[in-house]
Amino acid sequence: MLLLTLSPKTLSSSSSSSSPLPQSQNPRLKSPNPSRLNTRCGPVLPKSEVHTERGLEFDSGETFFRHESARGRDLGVLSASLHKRSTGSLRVLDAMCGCGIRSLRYLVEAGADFVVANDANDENRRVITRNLTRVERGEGDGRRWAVTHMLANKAMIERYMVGDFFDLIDIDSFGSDSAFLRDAFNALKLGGLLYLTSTDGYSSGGHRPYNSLAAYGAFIRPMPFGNEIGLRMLIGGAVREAALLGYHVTPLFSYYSFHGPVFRVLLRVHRGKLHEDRNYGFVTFCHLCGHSDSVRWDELGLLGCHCSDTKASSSLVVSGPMWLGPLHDGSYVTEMLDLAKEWGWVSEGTGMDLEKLLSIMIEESDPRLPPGYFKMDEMASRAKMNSPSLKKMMSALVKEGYAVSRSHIISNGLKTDCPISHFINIAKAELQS
Ligand SMILES: C[S@@+](CC[C@H](N)C(=O)[O-])C[C@H]1O[C@@H](n2cnc3c(N)ncnc32)[C@H](O)[C@@H]1O
Repeated sequence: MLLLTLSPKTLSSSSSSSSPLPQSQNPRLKSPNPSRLNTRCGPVLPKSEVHTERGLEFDSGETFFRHESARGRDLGVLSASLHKRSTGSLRVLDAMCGCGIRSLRYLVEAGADFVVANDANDENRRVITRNLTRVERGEGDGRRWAVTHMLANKAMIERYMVGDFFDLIDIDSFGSDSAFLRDAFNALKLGGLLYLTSTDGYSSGGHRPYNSLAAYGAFIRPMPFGNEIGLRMLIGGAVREAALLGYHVTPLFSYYSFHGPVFRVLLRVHRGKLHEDRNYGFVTFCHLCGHSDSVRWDELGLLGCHCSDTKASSSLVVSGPMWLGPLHDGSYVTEMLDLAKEWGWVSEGTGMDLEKLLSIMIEESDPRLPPGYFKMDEMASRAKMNSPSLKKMMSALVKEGYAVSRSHIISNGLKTDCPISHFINIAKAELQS
C-alpha cells in the first residue's frame, strides 16, 4: 500500500550502499562460531574451496554451496540475459546469495548492470567480496555490485522504500519461499522477473497438508505426481500473494530437480489482478482408478457426495488451490534454448542435458495438457501388464488425437489429456501390436 503512494515502479539506476546489521545485533541469526575466532590474532581466515562453473572460477569458502544447483543457476542466467536483451536493463537482487556464485554469473554472463549480493550471514562477506572483485567496473568506473548482509525482507524493503526497484529478484531459500513473496513483489519493477526456490518436499508430497496450507495457502494430499504438484503449489502461492497487492504473475518456466529435492519457478509480474483466473484451482486424484482432474472453484460442489458412491468418493482426494495452467511459456523457453545454443551450452554441465531439459519443457508447455502425469510403471502395475515404450505410447496417443509430452520431472512419465482408462487400453493394444 505504502509503495503505491510512494512512487511508481520505474527504472532506477541508484546503487545505494549497504547498511548491514551486524550479526551480533541480529537476534534471528546464530552467533559466530567461537571455534572460528582466534582471540589473540583476530578471526581465522575462512577455509577456501575453489570451483569452476561455466568457466568461471569462484570460492565457496564455508558458505552453503551445492554443485547440483548449477542447472538452476544456468536457467536463471539465461532468463536474466533475455531480460537484458529485451528491456536493455538488468538490476538484480540475489537475496540469498551464499558465496555469490549467482551474482557473479548474473554480472559476467548475463551482463547485469548492477547486482546486490545479499546474504543474512555476515560470515559470508569475505568470500562474496573475493568472488565479485574480479568483475570489471561499469560506466564511469562505478562498481556494478554491492554486498549486503541483511535478512532478505529487509534488503527488499530498504530498496523499495526509496523507490529503487529490481528487474530480477532471486530467492534461493531453504524450505518455503512464502515469507519473502510480498516484499519481493513490492521491490520488483512491473514486467520484472521473480525466481523462486523451495526445498519443501514434504509439503508438496502431501505429507504435511496443514504445513502446506499455512505456507502456500494450499491443502496438499499425496498424489503420484506430487513433484509437479510442488511446482504448481509454489506458483499458486505467488498467484495468491500477487493478487493481494493488485498484481498477477505468469510462469515462464518451472523446474523440479531431485537433488534436494528442489522446486524452482520463474515468474513474470504484471500490473492488475485477474478477476477470473481459471488457472487457479484444484486437482483431484482417485486412488481407486488413477483418474485425475482439474477442478475450478465453481465446480467444487460437483465433486459428489458420499451417498452417491461411497467407495469412489472415499478414494478421491483433492489438493489445492494451486496453479492449473501450463508450467512453462513455450515461446519463452524456446528463446532460452536458442540462447543456450548460441552460447554453446547445450550439451555440457550437470544432470540432464540442458538441450533435452529445455526441449521437454517446450513439449510440456502445451496448454491442452492437464496437471499431472502417468508413470508408466504405476500404470502397468495398475493394469497388471508390462508397459510399452514411451516412444510407442507417445505416437499411439498422437495418432488418436491426444496431446502428449514427456515430463522433465520423471523419465518414465507421460503427460496427456487422454483419460487413464483409455490410456491403459492403448497401452494394451501397443503391447499386442
Ligand atoms: C541455498 S543457500 C544459497 C545458495 C546460493 N544462492 C547458490 O546458488 O549457491 C541459502 C542462503 O540463504 C541465507 N539465508 C537464510 N535465510 C536468510 C534470510 N532470511 N535472508 C537472507 N539470507 C538468508 C543462508 O545464509 C544461505 O547462505
